[in-house]
Amino acid sequence: MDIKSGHSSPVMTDSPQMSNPRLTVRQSRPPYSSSSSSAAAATAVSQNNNLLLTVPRKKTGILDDVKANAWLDAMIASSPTPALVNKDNDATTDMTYQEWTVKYPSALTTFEKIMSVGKGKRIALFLDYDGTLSPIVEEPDAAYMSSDMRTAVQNVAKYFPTAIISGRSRDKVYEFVGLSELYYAGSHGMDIMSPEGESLYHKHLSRTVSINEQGKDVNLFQTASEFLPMIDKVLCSLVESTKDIKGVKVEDNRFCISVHYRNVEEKNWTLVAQCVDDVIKTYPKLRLTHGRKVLEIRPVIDWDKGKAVTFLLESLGLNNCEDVLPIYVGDDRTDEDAFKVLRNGPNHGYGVLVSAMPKVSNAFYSLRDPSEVMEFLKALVTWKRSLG
Ligand SMILES: O=P(O)(O)OC[C@H]1O[C@H](O[C@H]2O[C@H](CO)[C@@H](O)[C@H](O)[C@H]2O)[C@H](O)[C@@H](O)[C@@H]1O
Repeated sequence: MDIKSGHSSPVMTDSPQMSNPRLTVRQSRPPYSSSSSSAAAATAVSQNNNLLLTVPRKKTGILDDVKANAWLDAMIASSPTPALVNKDNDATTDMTYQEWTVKYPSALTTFEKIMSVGKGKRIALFLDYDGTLSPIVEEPDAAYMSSDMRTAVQNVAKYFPTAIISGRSRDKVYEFVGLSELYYAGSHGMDIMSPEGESLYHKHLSRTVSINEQGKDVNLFQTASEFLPMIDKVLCSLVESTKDIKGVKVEDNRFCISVHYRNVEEKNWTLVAQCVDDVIKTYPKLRLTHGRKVLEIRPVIDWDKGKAVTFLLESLGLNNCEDVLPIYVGDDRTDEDAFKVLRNGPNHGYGVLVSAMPKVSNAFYSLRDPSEVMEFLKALVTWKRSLG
């Protein structure tokens, strides 16, 4: 949900280094800031179960009721905890899931049908990272992908151009995946990098910059560079304003910021929302979206994962082609922008939603979890090899 613009998400729940070093090297600030539970903060919070009262009215301005409710609803709905999923995973829930798969069939059970469309076409593969290639875990910096998953991605990339599209910073997601043959789009697509030796091209914008980092030639396409100073300031403010909320983690995603509340007691979520609102309301050029137990702050520019997919298809010479089948696999609200582009745009393709819970989506197909994603990637390789 886009709080600032009032747009609502279609998803029901969850939820040039050479000339400018900032383009590739900005590691001076740590990627995360975690709060410590100082005694004073703990006292302040525990004394105030009504969290709206914990914030001095004069300085901060209170979230109005409507906005507070909307934020809280979205925060509560964002990705049920594993415990909740397990608790509810009874026959009724399974039945509901089965019914849901009538509308969003499993990409595994309908694999042959999908590939009958893919036959004779060039397939381009787009993969989200968190919740798709790696399971959702409590600590964002521990969201490693398994070596089996890495092998599956490596194999599929031998046959199909493959891109990782993530809300994380490009550097971080590259660090997790570690495959130089892929395209990477970090910061929700605002920071795109080609594999070594490949170029990036955009007919409207000439922001492609060649860099030479540690002897490697790569190309970057960055749509939000002018926002970096603002993002830096907002990051500092958010770190400061949330430092006393136990469990909060503010993550530097370079062109965007994630404020994680997964490890914050639910009674303190309003306080998190309040801190974020207090900071970003003075920045009309920033907007807020909801992810899986995370508030994501990013520039208001008309760029998202869907635009990144279109850009990459264009770069690859695969846009508006009848003989191309783009497939995007993702689990989160921000992936819906890409699903929408593949469903409605000229680059017809298939979105595959990764979810163990029924959700409204613009995807065509579904997979339950990252293990099914791995099976799907392996099936793609087997299918391609079978064609000879
Ligand atoms: O676009 P994605 O690659 O899916 O990134 C979206 C966010 O993913 C990460 O947060 C999520 O995964 C964490 C690890 O499993 C989990 O702890 C957190 O609750 C989830 O929201 C990442 O840390 C965020 O910065 C990304 O925006």
